[in-house]
Amino acid sequence: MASATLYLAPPIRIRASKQTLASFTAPSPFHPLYSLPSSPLPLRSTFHRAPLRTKTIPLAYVTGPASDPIFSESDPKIDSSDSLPEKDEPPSVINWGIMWKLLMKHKMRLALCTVALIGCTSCTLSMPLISGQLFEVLIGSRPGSLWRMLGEFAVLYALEPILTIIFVINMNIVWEKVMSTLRAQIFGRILIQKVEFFDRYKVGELTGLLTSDLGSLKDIVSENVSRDRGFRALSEVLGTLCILFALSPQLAPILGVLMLSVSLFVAVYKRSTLPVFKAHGMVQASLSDCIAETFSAIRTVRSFGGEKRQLFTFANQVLSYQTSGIKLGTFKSINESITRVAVYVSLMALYFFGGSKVKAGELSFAIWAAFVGYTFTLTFAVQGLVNTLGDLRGSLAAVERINSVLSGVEIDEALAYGLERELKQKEVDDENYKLLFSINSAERYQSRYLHYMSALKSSSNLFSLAWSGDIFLEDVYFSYPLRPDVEVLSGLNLRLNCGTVTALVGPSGAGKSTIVQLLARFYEPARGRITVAEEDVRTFDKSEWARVVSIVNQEPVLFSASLGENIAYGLPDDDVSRDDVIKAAKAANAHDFIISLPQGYDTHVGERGGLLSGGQRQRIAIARAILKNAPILILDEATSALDAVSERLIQDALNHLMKGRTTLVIAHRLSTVQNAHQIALCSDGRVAELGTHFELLAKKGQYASLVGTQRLAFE
Ligand SMILES: Nc1ncnc2c1ncn2[C@@H]1O[C@H](COP(=O)(O)OP(=O)(O)OP(=O)(O)O)[C@@H](O)[C@H]1O
Repeated sequence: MASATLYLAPPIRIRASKQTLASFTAPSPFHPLYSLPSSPLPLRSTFHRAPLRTKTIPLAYVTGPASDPIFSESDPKIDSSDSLPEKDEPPSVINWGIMWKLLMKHKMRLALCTVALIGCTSCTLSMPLISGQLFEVLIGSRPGSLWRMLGEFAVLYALEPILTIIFVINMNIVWEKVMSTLRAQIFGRILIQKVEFFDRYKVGELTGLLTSDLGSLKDIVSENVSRDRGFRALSEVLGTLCILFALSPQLAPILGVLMLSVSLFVAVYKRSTLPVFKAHGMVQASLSDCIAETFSAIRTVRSFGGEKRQLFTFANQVLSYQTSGIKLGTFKSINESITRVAVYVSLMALYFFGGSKVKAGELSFAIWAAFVGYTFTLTFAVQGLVNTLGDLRGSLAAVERINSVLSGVEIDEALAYGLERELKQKEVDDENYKLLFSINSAERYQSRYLHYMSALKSSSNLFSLAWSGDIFLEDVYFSYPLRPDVEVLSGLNLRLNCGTVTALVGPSGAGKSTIVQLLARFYEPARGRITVAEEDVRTFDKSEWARVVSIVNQEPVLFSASLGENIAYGLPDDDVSRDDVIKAAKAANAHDFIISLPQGYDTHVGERGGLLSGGQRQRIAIARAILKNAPILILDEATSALDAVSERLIQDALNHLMKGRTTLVIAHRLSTVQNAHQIALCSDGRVAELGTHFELLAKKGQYASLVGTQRLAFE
């Protein structure tokens, strides 16, 4: 092997423990030196280019409305006998069935948890009983050995914490595993949404689903496994009530009901004060914001003499903080006292009812003493249970939010089944990995994907078609899904001749970038079609299509990884050798600046490539595109944000990249596209003028006047 270094792509930053990474990452057979895990999933070793080699071309799969005029019933490519299954809503991301399936993967641990829970609750509930007996032994009203009773206590005191540890540790393990799977699945579900989904939801909202909303679901177990919460509290409440009834059927209804209702009342009251605690947190946050804003913008404050204003703003915040702090303190003390009031009321009732029965000889002293213990147990357990139920309500609301965002019908099926097909081709033994991609799509859903797969054209010839055929946007109509009333493209026709450069120019908002988005298949035309060598692009798998199109735009996005890994992202499914990366970097005029950096190709580019200049980022993006070697190239304002030197370097790199490819260039500065084989002037969602620079100048139309305007501006 010429070079031992292989770049593993995609270089995605992962925050995970070493152990997690180890369990997720399968080793490359080529012993990669770049050991950064490429993905949180064990994809690497199993990703190879393996296009389907189907000889016959089966059905065309068409997304979009059934009434699409291009694919009318008379279209020979549609075989109605093999029509697609009815379009159902995708299953919810989180539902009881899925949770049950996930939990059932840990049957043994759950069984152990149940045994441990029963054990530790029994220990806890036995203690008051034995205490009662001990008192009787101590006052001499019961025969028995003190040592034997102490022995019983010793066993209980030893067993209870051990069983508690077993219960808590195992519950945590099960729940953490369930939550990891769920988190990965939700991430996967978001990943396969249509692009308009990402138009609709802000990144922050989606991040919130995966962090705070899922966090709230996670807390329902993680925060409720302690002694006075969750299952433990529930089992203690039920156990105590049973014991009370067993010990004294006459006293239990009165005391049980009284204790329960007092504890419930107190717990509900305490729960109702939660907003006060939250409000205090918010006031504290805005106080911190005020401090951070003032000091981070200290120069601006100084230059405007804004100290007085900042002081007043801060003083206001401090006063609010003070008020909410006093309120909080009051509620805290009330809460603390009211818990004791609940215990005292229950104890008073016990002393009164129980005491009179003991006096009358109807109740033994031991049982009465045990009741004292159970009073405490019941009071605290009921409060814990109410808190857990409150948390559960919050978690259900979070699940509802996740489902409402993700249970729509916006999955990009053309992408999803392509992805599923790729994943199905891999031989992966890791159970977690299989679960990640199977449980989300219930069986019916999977079969739907399989159906689509059979409906796809073979992608093996897509590359040869794209290298040899024209791209044609034929009578394309399009509106963005979020603005369905505004027609951005209305009957656009544009042929990109194979191997030549077409420049797209026109006024702002004319729809140039929209054409790029359609060519990239981020959206589908509402009417009309895009063809490659006369084949409708929708008859190809989207992920295959992504391999034949390279896009370099004004602000290329780099991943938070090394320069080498970012270039290797051009071929995310392959192990890329260092030689190939260097070759691509040289062709993109990026090699010199890369090796001038102390760590060369291993230099980390920072968040979104923030540690590089705009021109350097651009050249890395071009190197990535060169490595990708896709037959169709789209340059969207690729050089508009650069200074003259960078632009020349990048123009050279782009000239290299464009050679022999079907290229679409979007440029505002007309001087950069004069040499294009053809220039299309886009206006009102159509191509209004088409020809070479000189032909269009001779026409004296919109293009000529645009050129005139830019010349004037330049002069
Ligand atoms: N994601 C979107 N959702 C809704 N409308 C959009 C979206 N993107 C663009 N538009 C609208 O579509 C129209 C065409 O936009 P487009 O970006 O294609 O124009 P353009 O010719 O590339 O403009 P410019 O030269 O200024 O980049 C504009 O009116 C724009 O507001």
